[in-house]
Amino acid sequence: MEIAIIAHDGKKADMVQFINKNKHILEKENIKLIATGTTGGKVEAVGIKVKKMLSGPLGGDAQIAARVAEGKTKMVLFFKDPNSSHPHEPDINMLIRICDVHNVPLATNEATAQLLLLGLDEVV
Ligand SMILES: O=C(CO)COP(=O)(O)O
Repeated sequence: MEIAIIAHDGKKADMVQFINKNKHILEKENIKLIATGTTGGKVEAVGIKVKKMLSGPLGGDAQIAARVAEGKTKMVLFFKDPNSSHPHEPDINMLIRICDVHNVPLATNEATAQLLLLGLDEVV
């Protein structure tokens, strides 16, 4: 199962903590991680395998949205920073819409991401 992880700069430290806390789930054999570029670099630094897309502002969110639309990415954990603005806001909104269109679980904050992963741990 392919899961996408994305974190805005203001949430990257929280994302790294989250990844460390959930390493035992994320390292399961049938889970494949993808991430936007800079986020992916941080995930790799923790020692977890991840496929890196482009950085968010360069189209990484759009690439992930395409994978959701194609049925490849089955869950999106998005550590969104609601207190900063982003030049690629249209891409971010597009990703959120595409998840809704395809009924793909999308977390936009850490608490939801945690619940999704715990739910997943029950079934994988
Ligand atoms: O901007 C992002 C998501 O909208 C994240 O991109 P990076 O992981 O490359 O910082």
